[in-house]
Formats: sequence, structure tokens, C-alpha cells
Amino acid sequence: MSDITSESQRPDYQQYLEDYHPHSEEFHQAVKEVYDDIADEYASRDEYREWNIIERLIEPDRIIKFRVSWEDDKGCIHVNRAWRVQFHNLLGAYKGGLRFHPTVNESVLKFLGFEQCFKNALTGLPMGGAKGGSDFNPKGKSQREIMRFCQALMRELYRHIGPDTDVPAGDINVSSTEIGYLFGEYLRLNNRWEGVLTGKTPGFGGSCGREEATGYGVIYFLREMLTAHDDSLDDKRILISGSGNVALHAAEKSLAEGAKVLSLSDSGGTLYFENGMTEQDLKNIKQLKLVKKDRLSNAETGSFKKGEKPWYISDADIALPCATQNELDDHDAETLLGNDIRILCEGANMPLTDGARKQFINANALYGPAKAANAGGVAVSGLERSQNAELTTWPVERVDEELNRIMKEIHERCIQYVEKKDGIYPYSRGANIYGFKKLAGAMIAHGVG
Ligand SMILES: NC(=O)C1=CN([C@@H]2O[C@H](COP(=O)(O)OP(=O)(O)OC[C@H]3O[C@@H](n4cnc5c(N)ncnc54)[C@H](O)[C@@H]3O)[C@@H](O)[C@H]2O)C=CC1
Ligand SMILES: O=C(O)CCC(=O)C(=O)O
Repeated sequence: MSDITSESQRPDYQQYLEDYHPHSEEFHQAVKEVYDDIADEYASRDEYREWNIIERLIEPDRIIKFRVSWEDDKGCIHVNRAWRVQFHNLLGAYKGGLRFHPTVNESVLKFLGFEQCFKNALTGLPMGGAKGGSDFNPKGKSQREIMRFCQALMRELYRHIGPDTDVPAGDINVSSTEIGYLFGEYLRLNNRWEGVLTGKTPGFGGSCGREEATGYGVIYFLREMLTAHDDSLDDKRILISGSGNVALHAAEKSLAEGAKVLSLSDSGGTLYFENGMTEQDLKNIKQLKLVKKDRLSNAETGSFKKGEKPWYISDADIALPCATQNELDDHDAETLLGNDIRILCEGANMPLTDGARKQFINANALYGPAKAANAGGVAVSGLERSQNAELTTWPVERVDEELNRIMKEIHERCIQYVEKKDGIYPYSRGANIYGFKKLAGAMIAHGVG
């Protein structure tokens, strides 16, 4: 990794970010992370500079920003902001999720859209990168209110998307239920049944296995990482943060692969299982989180550690942050490494602060970056598009087989341009170099327009 510290070595992109993307901390963090890894590759070819690849890569094609007005159950009108960041369609139609959360802003969506370009490149499927969402908070809203919000959002979004243009999917707080409301409104507006959204329910064009794909994919990627280092998941003690779609399915696949899951968490604290949760424990938690939409503190199983993160549980081997960005900070990283937990695989997007990430890389830990490790979700979204285009439905076994294959290939792509250092593959560097070369190659081939 290049250490760019002095002013004279300051790469051009930093000034560009400051001028054109001020107040965009998360976006700056995501770009810096990539640049640190690709700096040598960038410097190695004049062509990249001649074609001004860096600035063109970090500037999204467009950002669509709009008002969403919706009516609550009492007849009061509310206004939220929504965005779609169409980052790059170099490799295929724009593709990436929609997030509903009060912390959503342009910086968060730019970082997610930027990362999505690299992630989608790694899948090998023809998909560009995008991300969108709203600062709408679904917590405490009735199902009808959520439905009206989704319909109001689609009344603007539908103009900007299409099966060959931009194909959104779910992300935080956007599950197949919300995708159903969005899809229904698109149908009413357009009167065309087409694969304009993925993450639909399998009953009306969704792919079997899409719901499980991100979490399962994380474990398939982790398994590949361990195999490449003569290790396995057998009896490994795993710390998982979060308790949403990614966390719960990562836990499910971990148990199926013979590992022990010691924790799940939400913003209220950590649910701890000293000897690992059972399949029945996980079933109960899924019912609590996905059906009742309740807090982990109300779980009737495990011991709840209020206000604590999972990273302070010392007797573990692997950490899987699966909640949200920057959830694992410098101090958490110090604690994990201090407890000799040297295997980490990212389920969430950019879950490590810049400092935490550097600590894992400098410690030469086995570190699986989100772009690669959580790409299973968007990969199965790609398979959903294929099924919609073919007007067909694949059985779950076929989807799972394809997901396994794709995660294996992503692992191979991550090590294509790097070598082991002291016995460990630098996956983050490998993933960023692979994505950069693919995106830059397409950018050069398409010319400047
Ligand atoms: N759903 C998908 O297919 C994909 C999701 N991701 C990423 O995975 C992460 C989780 O997304 P989903 O599971 O889909 O969302 P979700 O809405 O199903 O679940 C999010 C979970 O994280 C928990 N959470 C939020 N903030 C937290 C905090 N500060 N501390 C502890 N827990 C917290 C929430 O309680 C919730 O259980 C996000 O970073 C998302 O961008 C990445 C690839 C695909
Ligand atoms: O399935 C998709 O298109 C979106 C997945 C996503 O948002 C992500 O990979 O972060």
C-alpha cells in the first residue's frame, strides 16, 4: 500500500474531492481507501493520467435528488428527501440498492454508489454501479404509511429507471415488502411488466435465494479465504454484528458450515451466546427481528449486553461486521487484534473506519473487503435480471450453485493481481486493483464524450 503523506505527494484527486465534493466525509473515505490501494497501478501507466481516469472515476454520472411528499394515517403530510446516485454504467445498466434511514444523505449514497461500481465489476456480471434512498425513517410507521411512502417515491423515481437503464434493489430497511410496493407503483405508472427492480418476492418475478444471497455469499467468500490459507470454518467462533438481512443469513450459513455464532447486535446492544447459538435460537431471533420487528433486548434467548458492541467478546476467531458503515472504530479494532482475532470479513458496506481498516491491514490480518465479500446479494440480483429477461424461474438449487461459483470467482479475481505477503493475501488491495483496471479499461475504450 502506498503511503501518501506529504503535501508534495498529495494525489490530484484530493483537491478535486475538496472542490467538488465538500462535506462528504464517507465518500472521501471510500475514495481514499481505493486510491491507497491502486496508487502504484495508477502511477504505472501514463494512459490513466492522460485520460484523467481518477477524476472521471470519482465523479458520478448524475445525482437525481427529489422531494417525496406522503400522507400519514392521520392525514398529515410529510416531506422527505430522496436521491438516486447513478454512478457509472460503464459495465452495464446502473445497479444498486435503495436505503431508507434517517442518516441517508448525499455523501453516504455517493460512497455506496462508488463502492458498488467496484463490487459489481468483481461479480463478472454486466452491471454498472448506483445507489439511492431516502432519509425517511420507517421505525414507528404503520405498514400503510410505508406503502404510501414507497408509492410516492416511485412516482418520481420511475422516470429515471428501467430494465436496461437503472435497476434498483433493497438495502437497509428496504426488504422484499418495500420492493413489492415500489414495483406495484411502477406497474401502475408504466403498464409494463419488466425487470426494473430486483429483490422481488419469488411469487412475482423475484429470484429464489435473493433474500439469503448477501449473508450466504459472505460465508462462501470467507470459506474461500480460509481454504486459501489452509484453514476452515469448522468450529470457528464467530462474532456477528447487526441482526438484519445480512447478519441473520450469515449466521444461518455459518451454523450450516459447522461454525459457532457467538453474537448478533442492534443499535441497543449485543445478544451473546457463550457456547454459540443453536438453530432454534436463530429461528426465534428471525421471528423476533423479521416478523415482529422487535428489539434484540426482548429476545428470550442468549444474554443481552445493553449498549455493547460484539467486539469486546474475547474468546472468538472471526469478526463479521454486518450492520452499517463505520460501525467498527479504531478502538474496536485495537480490542479485536489485542484478543488475537485476526480474521475479519465485511458483510456491511465500509463497516470499518479508516483507522480500523489500517490496523487490520498493517497487522497483516486475513481481511475480506465488503466489495468482494458482500457481492453475493447484487450477484443474485444479476441472476434475477437474467431470469426476468428469459421469462423464466430458476430453482433455488441452481441459484445457490451459481452464487457459490460467483463467490469463488470473486475470490480468484481478488488475488489475480496480488501475491501473499508473509503468508496472507492482501484481499482489499487485490479487489480494488481488479475493479480499477476493469473500470478504467472500459472508460478508456469508450472514449471521452
Ligand atoms: N441487503 C443486501 O442485499 C445487502 C446489504 N449490504 C449492506 O449490509 C449492511 C446491512 O444491511 P441489511 O442487513 O440489508 O439491512 P437491514 O435493514 O436488514 O438490517 C440492518 C441491521 O443493522 C442493525 N443496525 C443498524 N445500525 C446499527 C448499529 N449502529 N449497531 C448495531 N446494529 C445496527 C439494525 O438493527 C438492523 O438489524 C448495510 O451496510 C448494507 O449496505 C450489502 C450488500 C447487499
Ligand atoms: O442487489 C442489488 O442490486 C443491490 C445490492 C446492494 O445494494 C449492495 O450490494 O450494497
